[in-house]
Amino acid sequence: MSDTSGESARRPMIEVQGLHKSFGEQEILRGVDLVVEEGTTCVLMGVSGSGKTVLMKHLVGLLEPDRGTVRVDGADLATLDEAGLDALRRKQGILFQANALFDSLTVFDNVAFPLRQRTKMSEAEIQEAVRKSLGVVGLTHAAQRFPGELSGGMQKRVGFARAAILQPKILLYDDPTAGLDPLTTASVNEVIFTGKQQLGATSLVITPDVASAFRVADKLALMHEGRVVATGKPEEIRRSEHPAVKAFLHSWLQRQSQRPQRS
Ligand SMILES: Nc1ncnc2c1ncn2[C@@H]1O[C@H](COP(=O)(O)OP(=O)(O)OP(=O)(O)O)[C@@H](O)[C@H]1O
Repeated sequence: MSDTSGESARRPMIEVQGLHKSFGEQEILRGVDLVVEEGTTCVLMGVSGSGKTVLMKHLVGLLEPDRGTVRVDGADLATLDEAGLDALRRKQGILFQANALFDSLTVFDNVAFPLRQRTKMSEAEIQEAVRKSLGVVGLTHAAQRFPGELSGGMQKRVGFARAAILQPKILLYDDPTAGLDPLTTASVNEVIFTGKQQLGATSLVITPDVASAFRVADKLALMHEGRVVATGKPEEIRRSEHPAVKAFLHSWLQRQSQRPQRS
């Protein structure tokens, strides 16, 4: 498999090599290789159950490989102790499918939470940082509202502001547009662009939404039968002759054409 994304001159921020993982008899990852270069956005596609989330959990040290290596920002995760893993997680902003916002805290306090937990910043500095972060996602006006009072898309943006507040080098998104309507999906795509442009972050995005994938990716990767079987720029993947890529895109197009048309 060759990397045809044209990004190979950049430093690798995420490097997965020969990653194997089984749960009992079930072999989920069968030798995954994946490189995400610094400052780029890679979208990982694949059918449900193909192991995308399992792969992402290895990147934050929530799962340990049976075999293979995982390097993030130059560090081999297998060599890190708890303090090392903690330091690594500080470089990573994670946005999982559920926003996991604190319902009893205002938007402001949700976004301020990592700063209060993990830094010694003064209250004035926190106010300034949170105001700035909410400005980036267009939610300055919602600072005193509670998550339950916000739309799904707004909650996602709060989740992003909180994930990004410590200015992570790496942003991991697991299915960020799940259950969202097309308009809100578009606003999540904007948020992913924001992470790249304003933070210069390296992003890995898992999404079943192929249209979003093609919009936000510098590089697309397809998981199939426990491996990454193809990587490339969106136009390269679109033209790919790889049978698994063709089948995946064909099945997505078919599902699209069967969806009720919006008037
Ligand atoms: N801790 C675990 N113990 C046992 N099996 C697990 C565990 N975590 C994941 N699996 C199994 O691994 C497989 C891959 O799961 P994973 O969540 O990575 O899929 P996915 O590609 O992210 O799917 P989706 O797109 O539906 O989220 C599934 O069959 C799942 O049941």
